[in-house]
Amino acid sequence: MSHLVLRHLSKCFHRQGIPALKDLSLTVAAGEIFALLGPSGCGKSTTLNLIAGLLEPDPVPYPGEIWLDGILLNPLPPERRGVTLLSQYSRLFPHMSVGENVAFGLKMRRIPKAEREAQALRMLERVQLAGFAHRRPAQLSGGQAQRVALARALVIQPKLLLLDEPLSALDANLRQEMQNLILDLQAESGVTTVLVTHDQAEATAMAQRIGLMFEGQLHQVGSPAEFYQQPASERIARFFGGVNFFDAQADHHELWVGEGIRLFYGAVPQQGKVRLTIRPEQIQVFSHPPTFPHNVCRAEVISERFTGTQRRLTVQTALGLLQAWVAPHQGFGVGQVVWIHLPPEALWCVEGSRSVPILPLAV
Ligand SMILES: Nc1ncnc2c1ncn2[C@@H]1O[C@H](COP(=O)(O)OP(=O)(O)OP(=O)(O)O)[C@@H](O)[C@H]1O
Repeated sequence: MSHLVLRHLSKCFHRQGIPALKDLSLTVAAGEIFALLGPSGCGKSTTLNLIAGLLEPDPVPYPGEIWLDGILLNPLPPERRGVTLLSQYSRLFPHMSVGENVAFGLKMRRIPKAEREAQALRMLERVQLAGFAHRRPAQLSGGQAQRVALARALVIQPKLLLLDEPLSALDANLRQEMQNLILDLQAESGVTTVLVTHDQAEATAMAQRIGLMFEGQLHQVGSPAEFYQQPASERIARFFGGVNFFDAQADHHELWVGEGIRLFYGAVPQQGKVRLTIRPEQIQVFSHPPTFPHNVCRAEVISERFTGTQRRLTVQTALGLLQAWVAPHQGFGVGQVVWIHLPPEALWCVEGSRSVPILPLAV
């Protein structure tokens, strides 16, 4: 298993233009699945192309370095890096059979014919395409072709697997299947993997850690749970589907919102105006006032939407409109007066480029 270190990677495609990548440094642990996540154009593919050797990092402001297992990759051509890149545009060779496609990398490595055919067949079995070895790529569905491309990428046992939105051309069901297949194969082979995606749900489902990029820079690195529960800024919280943001006034241990409503008693990280966020699934909704005294607010249900796994309520409160997602069996009607509880451990203060928890004090 190999570990990857990126140091000070910068890339500017146009002189005096906006850099696609600005001084990116990152370590990916051996055997880890790491997702580079961010909106279109933030520099994710550029990062992968630098690692794969399809692009060179700029020498300024710092000479960027790419290390794999303690070996500096910069001087090595793509084929000698031990790195395989798979993208939605990875094409199979149309004139070769599926089996020959999978065995191609082994042929390049001069593995004898019988051995490479056996390995290719084993790999095709792993992607559930054992009976397809003699077909041509044109006779495959999109999902099958992508499974063959995955088999071709893994059969050569790369040190590092780079996945550049490999599933984005597939429909939702196939995507899910492929995600599971990639996770299984990755667990079996232990190959260190960097996945590029703009879909936070995909990054959350697949990666042990996520690096979120905006405009060529990493803004937060952490586990999926950290992104949901401890977003480093309002922008990151919004990217992860955060919908509840409101202002409050902090005065000693108290937070005040709206017209003199005391929201909280606890260790408030700063004084004066603070911006708060809470995830919709962490707000609790009651039809009667609960007995506990803090962080409870009267509200009115404005709308209700049933998603199958949740009831998504929009409630009007003194804090403004909030989204509260409750269990499907919790029925609330539009117009109903309810009480919402904002658990202190779920409240986060987001300010500029950092965020701080609000810790409850013993009452
Ligand atoms: N070969 C190139 N020549 C010029 N500009 C480029 C080139 N490749 C990328 N860029 C620019 O660099 C920036 C980052 O592009 P990149 O493809 O890395 O983003 P991305 O995050 O992968 O986006 P997407 O999710 O849309 O693929 C973009 O502004 C893009 O237009």
